[in-house]
Amino acid sequence: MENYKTLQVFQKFPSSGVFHINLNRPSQRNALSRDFFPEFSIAFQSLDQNPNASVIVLSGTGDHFCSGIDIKTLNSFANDTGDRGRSGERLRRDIKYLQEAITAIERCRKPVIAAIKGACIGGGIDIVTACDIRYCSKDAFFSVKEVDMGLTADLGTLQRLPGIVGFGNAMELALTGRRFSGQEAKELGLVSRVFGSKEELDEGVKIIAEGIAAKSPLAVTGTKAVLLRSRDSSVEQGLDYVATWNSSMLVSDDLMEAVSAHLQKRKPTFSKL
Ligand SMILES: CC/C=C\C=C\CC(=O)SCCNC(=O)CCNC(=O)[C@H](O)C(C)(C)COP(=O)(O)OP(=O)(O)OC[C@H]1O[C@@H](n2cnc3c(N)ncnc32)[C@H](O)[C@@H]1OP(=O)(O)O
Repeated sequence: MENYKTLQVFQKFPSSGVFHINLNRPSQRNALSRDFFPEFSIAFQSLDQNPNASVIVLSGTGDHFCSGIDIKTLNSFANDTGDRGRSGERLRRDIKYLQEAITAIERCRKPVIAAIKGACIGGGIDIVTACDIRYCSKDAFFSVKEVDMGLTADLGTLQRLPGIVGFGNAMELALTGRRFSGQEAKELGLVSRVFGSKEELDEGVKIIAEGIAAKSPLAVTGTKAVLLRSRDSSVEQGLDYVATWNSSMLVSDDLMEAVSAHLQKRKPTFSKL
C-alpha cells in the first residue's frame, strides 16, 4: 500500500472485500491540501486495479468528514505569469487537474460509499456528490460554502448535486451556502440514511458494504457503469449502452453461479474481478 500524507487506506477485515479510504488530516478537520489531490487519484486508481477490493468506504479521521479546501492554499491558485491570458490558461489546467482527482471516484469501477460525520463543507460536498451512495450520522452537517468564500464551486458540486437533490434545491443550497443538517440531507435525498451515532454509522455501513461486496462483481461493476452512463445520456442512449454492455458480460460464470445457488438454496460465491 502506498504511503500517503493526507489519506489512510486500509482494510478493517481482510477477505471482506471492503477497503477504507480516510481523509486523514484531523487536526485541520480533513481540509484538502495540495498534496491531497494527487494522492486521492492514486488511491482510487490503485483500488480500482486491486482484485481484493470490491467496495470502498470513504470517511474522515476524527470528528469531521471534511472542512473543504485548505483555505491556506487558496492563494497558491493566483499564479501571475505577467500575462493575463497565460495565467488564466494555467489556472484552468490547474482546476481541471483538481476536478480529475474528484472524478477518480466515478472512474473507479468499484462502488464508493461515503460515510459522513460532522462537517461536510465546500470541497467535501464535491467529494460526496461523486460517491455512489451516501450515509451520515445524526451529528453531520453540510454546506455548499463556496459562495461565502467568493468562489463559484468548480470541482463537481454544481454539476452533480442537481441530479441528486433536484435543480431547485441545488440552486438554493449553492446560492445561500447555508448549513443544513443530516436530517435535511436525508429529506433532500443527498444521503440515503441517517444513523443515530458515529458508531451506528460505522456498523451500518460495514453491513451494507459487506453485503454489496458479496454480490457478483461483474453485476455490481456493470450497475455502476450503466447508471453513471444513463445519468449523462438520454433513456434511448442508456438502453443502447446497457444492451451492448450485457451482450458481452451477461453470460458469465456469475450468472451460472447465481442460478445454481438459487436452485440449491445456498449463498452464491463469486470469483474476483
Ligand atoms: C480551486 C478551488 C477548489 C476548491 C474549492 C473549494 C471551496 C471550499 O471548500 S469552500 C469551504 C471552505 N471551508 C470552510 O469554510 C470551513 C472552515 N472550517 C470550519 O468551519 C470549522 O473548522 C469546522 C469544519 C466547522 C470545524 O470546527 P471546529 O471543530 O471548531 O474546528 P476549528 O477550531 O474551527 O479548526 C481546527 C483547525 O482546523 C483548521 N481548519 C478547519 N477548516 C479548515 C480549512 N478548510 N482550511 C484550512 N484549515 C482549516 C483551523 O484553522 C484550525 O487550525 P489551527 O491551526 O488549530 O488554528
